[in-house]
Amino acid sequence: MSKVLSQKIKIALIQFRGSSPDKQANLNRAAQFIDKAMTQQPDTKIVVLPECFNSPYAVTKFREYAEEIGPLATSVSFLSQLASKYKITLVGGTIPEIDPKTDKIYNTAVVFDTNGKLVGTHRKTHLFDVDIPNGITFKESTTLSPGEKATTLKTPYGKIGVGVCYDMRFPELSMISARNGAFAMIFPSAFNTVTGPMHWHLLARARSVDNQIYTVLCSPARDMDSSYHAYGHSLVCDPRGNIIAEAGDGEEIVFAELDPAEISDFRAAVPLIKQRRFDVYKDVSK
Ligand SMILES: NC(=O)CCC(=O)C(=O)O
Repeated sequence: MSKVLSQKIKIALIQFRGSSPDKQANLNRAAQFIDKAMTQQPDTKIVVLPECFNSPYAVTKFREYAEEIGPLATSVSFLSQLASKYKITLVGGTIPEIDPKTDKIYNTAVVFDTNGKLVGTHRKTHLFDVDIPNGITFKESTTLSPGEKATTLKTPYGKIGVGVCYDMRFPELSMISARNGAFAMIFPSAFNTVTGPMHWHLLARARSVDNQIYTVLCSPARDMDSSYHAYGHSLVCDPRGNIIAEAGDGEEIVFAELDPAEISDFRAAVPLIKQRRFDVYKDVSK
């Protein structure tokens, strides 16, 4: 069986509070945490930041903080320098993006290679529009537009799929990336204290078990002074559905080792890939 992950690699998830109104201060804190991660475990190859790590997570703020994504954008150039300084693949969380041609705003994940080149973006495809009585009401579509594609990207170690938070509730994006050969699905995320306890671990485990891949969720740390109370609990789930590393709800760096044998051994033992019946499911989108 061919390997989808070429070697054992270490990943670091940076769970920090980045939702202050001061964008540059949020970026600087991200840099401090990445420096700490690389000092503590210098063999780390992939670093992940949370959803909306450089701005408040609020529908009224996305436009104010939005950047046109390109090499000169404040957050893009800042993250690019970090990726090349530490020679890491950086899944640089999400930032509010403005498309100047359409004036639309997106919640966009940005990914950099070890030379600091922006090698991919993923515009959140499923917007977080929910109304849970006595729980939480949030409507990203008030100010955001949805992305239109699934995202699978090459890294030096194999392919990764990228989704953003609420995207993890839709199994199709992860399945598309897994079928394109991804070894992990990585979700910069920000669940909350209502839906986090209900579904965060369950969804990570489900996406891993569906596809026999690693699932990586990176959350902001909880900040009770902010309008949105992030769940925290950044985690890594292995291809068998075991959570192999997990944060609490405060600021924390989570490290985990991803092992190609965990994917190939479990796929050999439980050969879902060979057993799928697309002849039976061809009508699934009807
Ligand atoms: N930022 C988000 O997309 C939140 C998603 C969430 O909390 C959920 O329950 O889904």
